[in-house]
Amino acid sequence: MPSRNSIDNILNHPCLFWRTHIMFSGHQMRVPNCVWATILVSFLALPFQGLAGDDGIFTSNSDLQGLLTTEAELVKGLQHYIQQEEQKILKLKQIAKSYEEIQIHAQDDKETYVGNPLNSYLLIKKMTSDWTDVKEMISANPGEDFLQNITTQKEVFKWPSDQDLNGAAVALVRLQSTYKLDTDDLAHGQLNGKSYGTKLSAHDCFELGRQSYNVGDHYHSILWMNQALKRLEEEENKTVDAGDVYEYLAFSAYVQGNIRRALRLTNKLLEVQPGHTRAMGNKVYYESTLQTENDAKFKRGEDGLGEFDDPEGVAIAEESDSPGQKTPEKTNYEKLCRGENELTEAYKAKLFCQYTTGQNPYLIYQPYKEEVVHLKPKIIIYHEVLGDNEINTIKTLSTPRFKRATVQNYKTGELETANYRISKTAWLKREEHNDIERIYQRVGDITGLNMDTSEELQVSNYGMGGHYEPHFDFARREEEHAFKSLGTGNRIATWLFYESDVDQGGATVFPQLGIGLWPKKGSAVFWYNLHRNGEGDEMTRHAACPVLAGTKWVSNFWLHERGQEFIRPCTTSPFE
Ligand SMILES: O=C(O)CCC(=O)C(=O)O
Ligand SMILES: [Fe+2]
Repeated sequence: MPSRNSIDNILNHPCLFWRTHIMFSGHQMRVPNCVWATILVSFLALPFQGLAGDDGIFTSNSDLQGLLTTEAELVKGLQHYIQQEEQKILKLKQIAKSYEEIQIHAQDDKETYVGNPLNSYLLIKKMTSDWTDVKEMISANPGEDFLQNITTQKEVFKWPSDQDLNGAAVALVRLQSTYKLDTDDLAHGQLNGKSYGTKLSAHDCFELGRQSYNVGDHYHSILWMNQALKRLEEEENKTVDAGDVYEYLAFSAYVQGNIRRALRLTNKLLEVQPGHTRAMGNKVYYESTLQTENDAKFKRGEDGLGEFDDPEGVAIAEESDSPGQKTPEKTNYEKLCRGENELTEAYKAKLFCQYTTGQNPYLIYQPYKEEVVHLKPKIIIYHEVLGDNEINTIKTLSTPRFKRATVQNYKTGELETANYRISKTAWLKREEHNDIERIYQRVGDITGLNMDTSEELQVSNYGMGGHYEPHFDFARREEEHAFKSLGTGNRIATWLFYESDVDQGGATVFPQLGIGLWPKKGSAVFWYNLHRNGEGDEMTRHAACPVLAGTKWVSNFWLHERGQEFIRPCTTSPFE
């Protein structure tokens, strides 16, 4: 799957020409993309307003950054603990030496040695008062203090749980499955041919296999356990016991119904760990099961070796051992996530790019770049509609630091906790307030829609594997009370800002339409969720693909029906 950046996006775009729209002459003219900038600069003598400028688990990139802070504390603590232990050992060595010296001096003539009253005194002192000190030193346990400290820190700093580890492993395996990543490549730090430097040890692979096994995903469990064996061959300092790997592989083979293979893998386990009690028990069980099977076959006059013959004895991953069948929608979603676009060349030829002055004549001086990526329903990308400063403001207002701060709502005077929804009415710094105001204004100018009934700006930060399964943004008939409390009707339209480029993955895809859109920092996607008759448009079903590498920031404006009656008048036709 290709990673997209702005240049790629332009070069690969099906529309080679940007269409200028009623800007100068009242008719549309087609100009090549590169010429377009020149026209603006030289004729308008105004620079184009390109603007100045992620389940209780660690799925958001900022959560994961919090973990790095915890790890830094852990490193400091560990170093302090090691220093204390080293000092202790040093002191004990000195003491042992002083005891040894007595032995050396007394060696030649014990009688003379103890005849010296000072020596006798020191000998007794060494074994009483001094020994008490030594005993204390030995039983002092800086390790316990260190661990106690860590326990206290867990309350202050973020600390992942076993559940988080499972979540992270499942997320990694989901990425592998969605993007069809090769296990060998992944273990060598390669994501879609791009090297990220981080390599997995045999134990890292084993843990992925173990976590997959625990969620019943034998396909990935076998892939990763086999990978662990491969890594083990290359490792000088073995990070995992081969026997442990064989044990999991044998279990998976048993679950696959292949007892012969389970037996062979158990034998391999017994080769490296001959006294393994559980393996010895399983071996007896597998052998007797096979014997019974063979006896039955013999009685029926069949050959002893049947479909489960497994001369190689290696564990083979079979995709059918992945839990849960993929729905056609899921299969299509994953395909689009990988960039396997479904649009025909004929359809692509109908798509176009144009400048738009939106619904505000003022925008004649600063038209926006509009790219139509689907015709019905119309899905539009607006390029360069958010500046870096504005993006920084949005991110600042939605980070955990800000979330914890209490802010005052100037309308109600109440103190409230700011969360990932940025309220226009919250107490913000003047510049922040201006930025947010301007953003609302701009979306209103471009779409012509009344922003007063928009929900607050919803900010999402997707981390590793962060995704959003296929969904509609509008409330369906059966959930008609969904937006009742807002009193503003259903979500008529969605405006989705991209506030970061994503290194790999993280596309917004529309499985019904067969299109995938790659986040580009500063651009936005817009579409109507409802037909003009108020019915939800089922074709707008969409999803956010898992982030494969990097981080993804997006913000939504969900615009509601009330207040748009004259802007987007209703019709009774179900087709508009
Ligand atoms: O992140 C995306 O690409 C889509 C997000 C989305 O669909 C939503 O927040 O409703
Ligand atoms: Fe959505």
